[in-house]
Amino acid sequence: MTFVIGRGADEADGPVGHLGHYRALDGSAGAPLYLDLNGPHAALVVGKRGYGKSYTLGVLAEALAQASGVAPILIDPMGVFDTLAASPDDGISASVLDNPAIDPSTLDPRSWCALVGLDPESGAGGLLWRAAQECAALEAMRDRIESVDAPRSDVRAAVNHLDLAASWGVFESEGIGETDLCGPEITVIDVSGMDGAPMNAICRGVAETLYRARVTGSVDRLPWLVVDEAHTFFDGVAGPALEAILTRGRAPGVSFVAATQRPSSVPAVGISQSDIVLSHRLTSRSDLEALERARPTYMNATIEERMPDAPGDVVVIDDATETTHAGRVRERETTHGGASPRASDVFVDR
Ligand SMILES: Nc1ncnc2c1ncn2[C@@H]1O[C@H](COP(=O)(O)OP(=O)(O)OP(=O)(O)O)[C@@H](O)[C@H]1O
Repeated sequence: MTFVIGRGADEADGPVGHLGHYRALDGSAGAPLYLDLNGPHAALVVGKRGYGKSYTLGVLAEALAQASGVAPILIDPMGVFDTLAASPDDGISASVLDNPAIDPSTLDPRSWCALVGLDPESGAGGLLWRAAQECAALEAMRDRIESVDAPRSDVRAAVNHLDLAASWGVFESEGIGETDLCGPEITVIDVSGMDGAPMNAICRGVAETLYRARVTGSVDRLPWLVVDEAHTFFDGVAGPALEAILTRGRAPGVSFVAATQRPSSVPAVGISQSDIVLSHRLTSRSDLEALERARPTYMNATIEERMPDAPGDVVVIDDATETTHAGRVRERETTHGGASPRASDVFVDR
């Protein structure tokens, strides 16, 4: 029997992803390291810059694209995952959404208020709440707010906030829907170049769409939402939607993978609810402490003592089997798009 990370001994067989191999004490390669892709999981991938987080997310995305029954969606704030779409011949298929937009009706009234920073209890917030409840398009929401018999200052404030959201250019009635997201190929949502607020609006819309699609049973595949630079989203308006998937995603079958170089910026629930942690090298005291606080009792050494040294090496903490492992992530099948540029690659006279 092959040992699979994230799969308890009494759980059924099903799709797995090839992540790499175990690493022996002398650094030599051991048995292959597989990850369970059959059941829903919450995974956290951490590590300081340059030690392989994005590379590992790419490996995971490749594995998901090759597994049956899952729908991989990757939110890409650095624009480094479009290379996943460059290898159509090896069974890895990906589509890249370069100018993503979401349907305004994807966001519930509470999300609309949070998005533009209006308290739902305030006059302006209440107007926006009702408009979001009753209308599906931005123009209709605007008209609705303006037609209400309310203090002009509240109407003006609500319209101004809505206009601000419209100026981000990320709301369209034909925006990303569940059928765009829940195919077998990797959907890379490239939000690089966007400001924090629109980037967060997209992430919140995608997270809510996936969660709702599974709760209502309108999609069969099990979505895996993979978010790079996750601290950017946990800190923003996408945070509550991501935390909802972390705490309530298991029952409807929505998996979540968060990658960050700053585990200290991930809310405690982001660490405690993750049943799989892949840690590349970390050296900052606050980041080590954040992981250490959630260290499970079955881990008999500190995380710092287990910390790997080389890019691509990881320590794996697996709650399903209550085990920890030293591993090395395999090489990518598609090109890695996140390598740092080097001055020596520039062909100039001097
Ligand atoms: N599993 C691996 N196998 C081979 N090389 C790897 C592996 N993981 C990382 N590397 C090498 O390390 C480099 C840095 O990895 P990566 O770009 O993923 O870093 P990162 O931790 O995401 O950094 P950043 O925070 O800057 O995005 C890669 O360009 C690659 O050359």
